[in-house]
Amino acid sequence: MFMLNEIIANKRLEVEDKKRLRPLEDLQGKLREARPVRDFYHALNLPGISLIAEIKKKSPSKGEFPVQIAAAELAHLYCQNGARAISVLADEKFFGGGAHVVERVANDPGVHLPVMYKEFIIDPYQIYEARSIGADAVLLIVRSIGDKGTLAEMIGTVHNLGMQALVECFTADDAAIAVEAGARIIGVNNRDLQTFEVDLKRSEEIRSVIPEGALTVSESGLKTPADALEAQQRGFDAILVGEALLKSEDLTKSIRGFAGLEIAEQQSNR
Ligand SMILES: O=C(O)c1ccccc1NCC(=O)[C@H](O)[C@H](O)COP(=O)(O)O
Repeated sequence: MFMLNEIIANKRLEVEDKKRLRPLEDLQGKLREARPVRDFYHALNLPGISLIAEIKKKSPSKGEFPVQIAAAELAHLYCQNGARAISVLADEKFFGGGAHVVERVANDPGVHLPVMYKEFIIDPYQIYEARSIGADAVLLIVRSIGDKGTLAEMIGTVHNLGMQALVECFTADDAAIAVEAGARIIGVNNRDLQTFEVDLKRSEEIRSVIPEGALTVSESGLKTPADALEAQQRGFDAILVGEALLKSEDLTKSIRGFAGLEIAEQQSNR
């Protein structure tokens, strides 16, 4: 997990800087002013496959994305074309995002969907930051957090603030830790973060150890609406898609395709 280790080492430095500039007590004082929480769990827990559409400028595996649209405008397109939630990268160095980008999208009057603060969370400070800027959900990566007790505490903090956590796993062992720590929404990352290889089938094995009752998300490397359909057939409730949307030549069609709207239209025209 070389890449993940590098990202986490950098994140530790960034969080220490943030704490110096703005102590936790300051953030906590701002929580009452944050916009009300939109329900991420209920947004995903609907019939059909739920699309969590991602906003990022670049990624370690794919470099810069060609999309020229500003984050808020992209979010509007996601809202208007069938996505059920939006994931916004808060990491600046590796993904070209930032807390200010999450804040802009989450507080935009044209955005009605729940917004996830997609960050490499290693410290509860980041969870308070997410809520103070208006986010509705956060990503917690089992590997980045380390032990089950700390993960359970972080999930507790997220829930106490009214938000939801998408808890990300790479292996069946990670998934067992997530379940025991009280995760309600569990994501399986299809991308190996050492080799960047994607294997959509791997997620099927991991899916099978997650009990009914938790919502499941297939993350990374989905290329076409057919992959979305396959994820649904494997028992996933939702998909997290970035690259395939951000590289698409017809963004509207692509969002609608992953959201399952194109199939629904074809069926109703028969
Ligand atoms: O995407 C990467 O290169 C990456 C590298 C190291 C850590 C995390 C990484 N991706 C984070 C993600 O979770 C993806 O942004 C997300 O699942 C969407 O994936 P995709 O549809 O393949 O852009």
